[in-house]
Amino acid sequence: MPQLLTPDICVIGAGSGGLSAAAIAAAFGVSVVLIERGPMGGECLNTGCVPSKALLAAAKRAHQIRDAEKFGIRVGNPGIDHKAVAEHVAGVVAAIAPNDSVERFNGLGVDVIKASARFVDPDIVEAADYQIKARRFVIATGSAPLIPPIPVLDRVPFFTNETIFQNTHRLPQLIILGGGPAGLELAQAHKRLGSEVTVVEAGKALSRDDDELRQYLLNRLRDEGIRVQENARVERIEPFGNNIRVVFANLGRTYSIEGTHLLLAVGRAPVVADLNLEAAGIDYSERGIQVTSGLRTSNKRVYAIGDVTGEVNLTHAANYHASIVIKNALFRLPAKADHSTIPWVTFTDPEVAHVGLTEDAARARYGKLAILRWPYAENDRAQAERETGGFVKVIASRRGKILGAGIVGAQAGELIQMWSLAMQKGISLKAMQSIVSPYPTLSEMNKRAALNYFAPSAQNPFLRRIIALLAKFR
Ligand SMILES: Cc1cc2nc3c(=O)[nH]c(=O)nc-3n(C[C@H](O)[C@H](O)[C@H](O)COP(=O)(O)OP(=O)(O)OC[C@H]3O[C@@H](n4cnc5c(N)ncnc54)[C@H](O)[C@@H]3O)c2cc1C
Ligand SMILES: NC(=O)c1ccc[n+]([C@@H]2O[C@H](COP(=O)([O-])OP(=O)(O)OC[C@H]3O[C@@H](n4cnc5c(N)ncnc54)[C@H](O)[C@@H]3O)[C@@H](O)[C@H]2O)c1
Repeated sequence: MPQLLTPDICVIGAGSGGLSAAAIAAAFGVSVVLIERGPMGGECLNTGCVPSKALLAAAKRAHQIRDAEKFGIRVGNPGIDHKAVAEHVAGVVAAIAPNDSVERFNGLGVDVIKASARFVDPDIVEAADYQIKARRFVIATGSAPLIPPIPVLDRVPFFTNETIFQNTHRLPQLIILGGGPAGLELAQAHKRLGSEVTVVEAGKALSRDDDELRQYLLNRLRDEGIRVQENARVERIEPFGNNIRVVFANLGRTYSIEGTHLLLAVGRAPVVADLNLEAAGIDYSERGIQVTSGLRTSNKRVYAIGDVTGEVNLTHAANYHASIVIKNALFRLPAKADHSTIPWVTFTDPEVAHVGLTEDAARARYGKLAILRWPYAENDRAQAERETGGFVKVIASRRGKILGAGIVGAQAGELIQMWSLAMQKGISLKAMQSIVSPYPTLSEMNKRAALNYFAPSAQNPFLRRIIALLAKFR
């Protein structure tokens, strides 16, 4: 007989979303059962954000060594020990893992069950030898790499994000399918660690991003020697001697490229197959579990958060979802998820960061806009660091309401946060331009971009007459 547990909240999946939901609920003294069938921490910790950023960090060091001469420092070509790089990546994951561990969550008062969960009733989930009848359920089962139905793909070996970080060798010629954030980050990491890299993208690379910023990044990646082929409709992938051949069509012509290795980064599929959602009356599609703006599913007892909803596949979005669900489930507050000011960053070098609307989206919605820019080359710190490529771009209404911001350049992911705060709290351009930023910092660029909105007023003849008049009084 399975043992019956009756917690207030049962969370399925211990990735970014599930861990946040469980930790917040437990902090309020609520009884929580958390069910996880794989490694604690989910994708972000084990096969996503953390290992990819650790690999990029290693690659950046190799690049900086090659690039050091412009600072007057001569060091030759770096030797890359791929096994040691893989150990570094695993070491970073291991250093963070205790935060997400069973022990830590037990310490927070959460009961963790290491097993696969499935609904057997609208309010009962089964996992291992337990039946969990909870007041509320939170599904946070995430997403898995999408494997496209491309002919002959089953005859060639390929990596996905679930396997690439275990690689301990140089991949001489890497072909990456998909030019989204995962494809481009891993393209640059491998290029800098000694691979020849070709990215084959069906449409536009980084298509969610502002066109001007994504073009800037693509030019920089191409300057580094990464080939990025856009608008490539892949027709087949086949073995070619010991190598792999990708055949694709572009503008009516057929091309083929060969490589030693293949990585698939063509998007995500929600993980729902084993949950037996039908038994709980939970509606879903191939995009994900359908939720209301309060993240409730078609079963009122059950919420869904993070990647499995197919809304926004980002760790901080999953964390944000968790906070919304806890407000709803514990405090009965009518909290709604607002995705319009969730920032997103691609951690290439240079980084590309956005919040709010891109220029095209804002133009379609608002018509005339004020576009404010400030280049890194006009920032003293960027000059000192020799990081002069890139720019800040702010998209505002003609009346000065901030509609979006994008930054491409060094530390864009850090710099975007001021704009996120401004948009989330309704802070005006006027307030942004009156911030006193420490000198010399890259953040000064944010202020300078905002100041551009007011620059025409310095030429205003009326203001100039007043200044001239005031100058007469000592
Ligand atoms: C290469 C790569 C890099 C990324 N980099 C970033 C980044 O820099 N920044 C960022 O914000 N996002 C990044 N992401 C996206 C980020 O990893 C995801 O958005 C995030 O992990 C989603 O969290 P989640 O909780 O929804 O799901 P997950 O983290 O996938 O967790 C779901 C968990 O549920 C478990 N599970 C599934 N089914 C069951 C079941 N039936 N029973 C029990 N357990 C189950 C799984 O084992 C898993 O542990 C990256 C993704 C990839 C692929
Ligand atoms: N820095 C970050 O925050 C970060 C980094 C990596 C991944 N992620 C998240 O993880 C998720 C997965 O990332 P991703 O880049 O794999 O997915 P994605 O959906 O963002 O991009 C996939 C790309 O593959 C292309 N594509 C689809 N089918 C193709 C085919 N058959 N041939 C060639 N190209 C094809 C698409 O046009 C798209 O540009 C994303 O939602 C992303 O937000 C975030």
